[in-house]
Amino acid sequence: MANYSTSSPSSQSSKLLFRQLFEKESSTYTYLLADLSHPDKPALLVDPVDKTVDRDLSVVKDLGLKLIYAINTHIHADHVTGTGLLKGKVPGVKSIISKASNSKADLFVDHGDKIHIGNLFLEVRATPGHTLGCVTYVTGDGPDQPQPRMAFTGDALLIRGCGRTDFQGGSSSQLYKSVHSQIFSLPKDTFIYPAHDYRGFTVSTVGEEMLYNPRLTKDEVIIWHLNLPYPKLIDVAVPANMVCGLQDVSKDPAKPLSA
Ligand SMILES: N[C@@H](CCC(=O)N[C@@H](CSS)C(=O)NCC(=O)O)C(=O)O
Ligand SMILES: [Fe+2]
Repeated sequence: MANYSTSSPSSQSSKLLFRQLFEKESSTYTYLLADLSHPDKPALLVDPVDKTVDRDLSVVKDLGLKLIYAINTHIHADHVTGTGLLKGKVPGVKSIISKASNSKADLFVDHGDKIHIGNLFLEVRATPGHTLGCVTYVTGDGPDQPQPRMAFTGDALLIRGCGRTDFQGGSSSQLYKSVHSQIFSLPKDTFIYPAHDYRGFTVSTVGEEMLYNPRLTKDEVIIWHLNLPYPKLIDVAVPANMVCGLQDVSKDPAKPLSA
């Protein structure tokens, strides 16, 4: 299991700073996490959007944080990731995505890997089904980690819904299995923070979704057809996101997390 960290953890407990940020054109949530117990206040952004990179960086600056990682839950089809822009604006920021996404980034993660910022860490859980390379990032388990835990589910699990499965290698039966084995197996008070919401929801819990999610509460695998139009930006977003956003990262090739 790879274990990646840029700053040495101390014996101190972590102190989480958490912000949920919203991009309204694609209804995308970006999440900012930092460890205030560490002198550097190291931070990461989950699923940044190109259009709101400057807004996100203004929060990072105002709060005196040091951005270390820009990480994606999957290759987004509806917006261009902000990771490439962030790398250009903040020297030293590393982009992270799953190895299974087959795309470019500085570091790749696999199921079971841990991403550390200071004394905090995120556990990587493979949750394919919306796309082949989808992962859920879950805050660490342990006495020095925030409780209840928090799961950043990307488009695998939305609040009272889930990601569509009609392109990018999607499979509703695989998504059903991923959600049940990797997300519904977490403690019931685990917070669910998705990559999108189209109805104004901001947060849910594992227990709530196990009871009320209409697509995922059946006893057996169901195949659903959402009949949604393709995302407007799909032809721009997917090729751009395969190379970490609009920036050309070919001169700085990706390395496995364990390298
Ligand atoms: N209308 C939007 C795209 C909406 C959409 O398809 N959302 C995806 C997540 S982004 S890949 C999805 O899985 N939706 C599930 C649902 O139930 O809405 C646009 O044109 O960008
Ligand atoms: Fe998606």
